[in-house]
Amino acid sequence: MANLESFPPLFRQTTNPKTQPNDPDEPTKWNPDSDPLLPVIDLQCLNHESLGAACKDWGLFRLVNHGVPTTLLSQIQDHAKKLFSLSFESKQALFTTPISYFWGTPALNPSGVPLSGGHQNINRLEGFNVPLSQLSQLEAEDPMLFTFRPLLEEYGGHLARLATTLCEAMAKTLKLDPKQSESCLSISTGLVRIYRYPHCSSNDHAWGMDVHTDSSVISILNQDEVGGLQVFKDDKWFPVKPISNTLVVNLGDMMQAISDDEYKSVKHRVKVNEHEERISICYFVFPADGGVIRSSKYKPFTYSDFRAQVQQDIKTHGFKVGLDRFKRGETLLE
Ligand SMILES: O=C(O)CCC(=O)C(=O)O
Ligand SMILES: [Fe+2]
Repeated sequence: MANLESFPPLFRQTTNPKTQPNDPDEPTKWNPDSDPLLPVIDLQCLNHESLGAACKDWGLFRLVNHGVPTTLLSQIQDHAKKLFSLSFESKQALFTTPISYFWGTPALNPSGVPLSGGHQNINRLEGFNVPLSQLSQLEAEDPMLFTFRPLLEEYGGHLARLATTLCEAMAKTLKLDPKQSESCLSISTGLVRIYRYPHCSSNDHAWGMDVHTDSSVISILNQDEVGGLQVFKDDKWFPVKPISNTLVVNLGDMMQAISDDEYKSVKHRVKVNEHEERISICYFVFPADGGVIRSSKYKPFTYSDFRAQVQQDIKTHGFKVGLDRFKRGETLLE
């Protein structure tokens, strides 16, 4: 059981969260026992047809035979657990650029500072934001950080390989012209978020992460055995139960736009566990800042236009509007 000192003060009460409003749809639309057969993609014998179907129908799939060593997956999980178990104050002090520590919201500005819109719900999570291309700048005097860095570098290398292979295959499946597919992924934008979701015994309405879609091209998740991730399909929520040594890939908004809505940026959320904390490690990758995304459904835009709009919406409305802001022929209220 985690020491409560390591939790951000607001999470130290593990019995009565009251951090989020009730979701009226929740009881009818959620069946915790239903275990859907999520698509499984085997990277060693990549079947483009199955990949295309998974991206269209779900926007999410399990990835097996990915070639990331099992020991690396568990080492990084173990290391993250140790870092999170430090006191809240030490975590705030320990992480300096380029790594940042955050809690209560996953919405950060490009420098890794939490965006506070004032109206957001508090999400029951804390995390470290690691922009991979800046890891060499990390002055890791602390021994725990010193040993974490090479693990993150090795992990980042593997995830960059996975993202490149998958996006190339998706571009082929979508028959994108080579120019468009080139600008759709910039590996140097890769970042890792490491999350801990503190447990909460009355967890009915305690969300580790609210419903959202990712802004990325793709996101690749390494979750521990606790579970809690849910995915939305056909108007229902389904659990994405953990399977060891298997990664979960989900498509983000940029892939939906690049594919002209053929592929889905899938809605998902994280429920906190009643008894145990949960650790997950997510890799996100984006298009190059200045690369223009052209499609028939959206006005031409760059990822930096998109990011700026998301940040603006979070500040003014407390939530992300997302791709709807860029649809052709639509004028949304400011
Ligand atoms: O922790 C997870 O399982 C999911 C995290 C997530 O959805 C995100 O960071 O966007
Ligand atoms: Fe997400």
